[in-house]
Order: sequence, then C-alpha cells, then structure tokens
Amino acid sequence: MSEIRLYVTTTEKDAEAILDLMTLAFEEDDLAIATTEIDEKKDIWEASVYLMGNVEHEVCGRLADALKSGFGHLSIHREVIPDIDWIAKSLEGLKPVRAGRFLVHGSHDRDKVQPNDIAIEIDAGQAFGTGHHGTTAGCLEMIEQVVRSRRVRNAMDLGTGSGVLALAVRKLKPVPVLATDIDPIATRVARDNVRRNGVAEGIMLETATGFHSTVFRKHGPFDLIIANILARPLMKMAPQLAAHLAPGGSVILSGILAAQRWKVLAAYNGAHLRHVRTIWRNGWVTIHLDRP
Ligand SMILES: C[S@@+](CC[C@H](N)C(=O)[O-])C[C@H]1O[C@@H](n2cnc3c(N)ncnc32)[C@H](O)[C@@H]1O
Repeated sequence: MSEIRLYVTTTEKDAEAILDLMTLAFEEDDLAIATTEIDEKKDIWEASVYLMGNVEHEVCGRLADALKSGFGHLSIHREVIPDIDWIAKSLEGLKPVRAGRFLVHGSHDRDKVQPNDIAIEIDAGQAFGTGHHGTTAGCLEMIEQVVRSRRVRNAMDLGTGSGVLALAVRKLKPVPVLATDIDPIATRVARDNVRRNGVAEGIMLETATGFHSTVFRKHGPFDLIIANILARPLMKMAPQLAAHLAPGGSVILSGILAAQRWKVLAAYNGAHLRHVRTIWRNGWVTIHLDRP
C-alpha cells in the first residue's frame, strides 16, 4: 500500500495557520504533517498531511472540513509517494563506491583497493547496503567524521541491512557494535558480511523491530547510534532512540528526503538533541545530531 500526501499550496503565513488546523484535526491519528517552502522569493509554501492509501477518503474529507474555517477556497492536491524498492536500489551499481576513506567493493574488485583505503567487502545480495545509495554513502562519510572527532566507546546500527555501516564503525575503531534489523534475512546476510570482513567478534547482530528487544538496554546506552531507515519511522522512534543515547553521544540519521528534513529535525529537537551537520547526496540527507 502506497503512502499518500494531501497538500494545499499557500503562503508562509497561511501555511503556519493551516498547520495548526491540521494538528487539531489529526492529533489523535498519528499522521505526519508538515509545511515545506517551495519558492522563497514568491512566498509559495505547501502544508501537507501524510497517510496510507486505505484512509485517504476519510482523511481528505476531514482535511476539507478543517480548512473550511478560513481556507475553504484552497484546492487539496494529492501525491503518491513512490514505494522505494530498497533491494533494487542497492543493486543499481556494482562498481566500487568511495565515501570518505571507505571503499565499498564486491569480491570481484579486491584488486581496486588502494593502500590508504578502508575497504569494506560486500557483494550485492538480499539486503540493502552496497554503498551505492546516497543514504548509505552519506552515512559512511558522516561515520568517519564522527568517529574521528568524538569519543565513541560503543555504537549501534539500527536497520543494518548488509551490515555496511556497522562494519564501517568497527573498521575505524575497535569498539563493540550492536547491529539490528527488522528483517531476519538482512541479519543473516550481515552476519556473513561481518565474517567475510574479519570483524565478526566485534559486531553483535540481532533481529528486532525498532527498539523492541531487551538487547538495547543490555548493551546501551550508546555513544553513537546510526539509523538509515525512513523519515516516518525515524520520527516515531525519536524518544526511544534518544533514551538509548549516552550523555554527549551522537546520532546519525538517514533515509530522509531533503524535503522531509525539517519534520525529522523537529522530532529530534523535541527529544532534546541538537543538529550538528547535514550532508546532501542525490536528494537524500544524512543528519548528525548530538546530545549537548
Ligand atoms: C535503507 S536500509 C539501510 C541499510 C544499511 N544500514 C545502509 O545504510 O545501507 C533500511 C534497513 O532498515 C531495516 N528496517 C526498516 N524498518 C526497521 C525497523 N523498524 N527496525 C529495524 N530495522 C528496520 C530494513 O529491513 C532495511 O534493512
């Protein structure tokens, strides 16, 4: 089932007022709502509500009702948010990928590794994460910066896929890493990959949905938490993720389209984390936040 965005186009001032109306109308429904700047010079903004296709009719009716008080003249538009086929994305390219000092390559490209590279060997397979996607590459770059500049004594990689990001942390620094995924196939693939890269003893793999496992409490709190999932689940997880972060710790988030970044930042600011830096890659953003 696809995700739908219902939105109206308006000015910045009216978008704020509409956001308040939407908040009132949908606060019980757990629907994401947002305003986005479309054209700064012309003062064009969009106010949107995101929902799953099965409730579209009902939500559209309630949105129209909410807009009646002052904004009934605005047309409601709809956009289908494309489903992302993560596996197909990860198979997009099989050439080695460079991100910072990391070189992510398949077994057929071992001869491409240069003396100063930090090589991560991953064959494209049943789990996402060969380094070709902008989110993975952005996380790799950010991991290098954070691990070099901050005190990282342990780390966690939520939604590990192929295990590429957990491998990156462990290859930079011999700290314990907990890597989890909702998908048991991904955890199996990641286990093969950490063995193949010779770092199996430092990376603990677990199948878990979000933070629903005792394993997080047992191994946390963490100095570094990385989660490359998608904006919506990341926003929902903000309080739990922050609760597993050690004082002074860092969070790296990705899987976020550029237009979604404000919503995600708002959710994490609400969990008392502070924005440090954003990396942009192919329309996706990777965000570093910390706990001051
Ligand atoms: C975009 S892939 C990222 C893979 C890898 N970390 C990377 O950066 O290339 C997202 C991964 O998160 C997993 N995932 C999605 N929702 C999750 C959840 N609620 N809890 C744990 N893992 C989840 C998916 O199964 C998938 O393997």
